[in-house]
Amino acid sequence: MSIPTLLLHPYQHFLNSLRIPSPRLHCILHSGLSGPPGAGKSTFIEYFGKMLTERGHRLSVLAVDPSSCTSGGSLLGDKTRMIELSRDMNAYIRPSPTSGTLGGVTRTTNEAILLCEGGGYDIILIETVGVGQSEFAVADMVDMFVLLLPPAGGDELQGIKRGIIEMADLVVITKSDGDLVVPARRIQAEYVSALKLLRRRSGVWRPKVIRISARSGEGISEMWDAMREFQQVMLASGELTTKRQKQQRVWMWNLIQENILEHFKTQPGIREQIPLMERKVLSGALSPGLAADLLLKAFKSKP
Ligand SMILES: Nc1nc2c(ncn2[C@@H]2O[C@H](COP(=O)(O)OP(=O)(O)OP(=O)(O)O)[C@@H](O)[C@H]2O)c(=O)[nH]1
Repeated sequence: MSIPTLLLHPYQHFLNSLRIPSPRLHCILHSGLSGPPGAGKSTFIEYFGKMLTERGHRLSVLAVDPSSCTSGGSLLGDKTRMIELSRDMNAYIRPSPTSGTLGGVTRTTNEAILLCEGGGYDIILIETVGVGQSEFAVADMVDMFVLLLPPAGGDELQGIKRGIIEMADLVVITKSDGDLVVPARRIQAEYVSALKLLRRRSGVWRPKVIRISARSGEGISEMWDAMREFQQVMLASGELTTKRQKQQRVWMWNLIQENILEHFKTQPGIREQIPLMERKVLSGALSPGLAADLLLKAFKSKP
């Protein structure tokens, strides 16, 4: 069946025309950057971004802020962040969208990645704050997932889920300067051991743990080397291409799922029955399975 192209929005036609031919793959790197609030993400991006533009790259920083979905606020769009980089002609910083569901926000981010590629940005960083599902969503859109952690122990890192550490291709211990060098070394050693115990996601890449300081600049050039090494190794093995293909499929299905669910929940005749069915399930009058069957049957019988 052919795609009903006439039904696509003109903007979607434009996005479709931006399909990146595979020979260009080698010069574009998407990387997700995540870490708890205060980990030093914006200070790092400012330093790292300037280093990259000085080396002739064009960099785009896209922010995903899950808190904006519920509060309407835009933590990451704050103009005081990355002041110098935002003035750099070879850098483009897109603040987080200020409203919408996580699905909607991540969809626009996904499409913004395509637009940035089409616009000639060869490095795209997607930044998230380490709370909730957004890091997982972002990890599913990027070539490489980088986790930034401050040199702090236990309590401060409580919000970081074990699952997200498993997603990391690179763990970066930030603020490794002055009095913080010793704790940073200790955390680095802890994560090196922890990563050995985790299931490996790639057959060719073993996640690394690197210490950096955005104040002294130490480790940042090495971190960039590690990112490029990741890309080369993943490209040479074919894993990067496969990963991108899988991501495209996952995104298509995520969007279908989200749309169908929305359609189901808002369908006249179903919408009114949902609260009633929920109450019956809560009171034990109906089993969840039976309630779902009844609602789905009613939905399917709609013209
Ligand atoms: N010593 C030291 N402090 C740093 C370094 N990088 C950031 N900081 C400090 O850590 C604090 C948090 O840094 P940010 O860059 O704002 O952290 P963030 O992760 O972007 O924080 P959110 O905006 O809350 O998500 C600031 O006071 C920075 O000055 C570093 O390399 N060394």
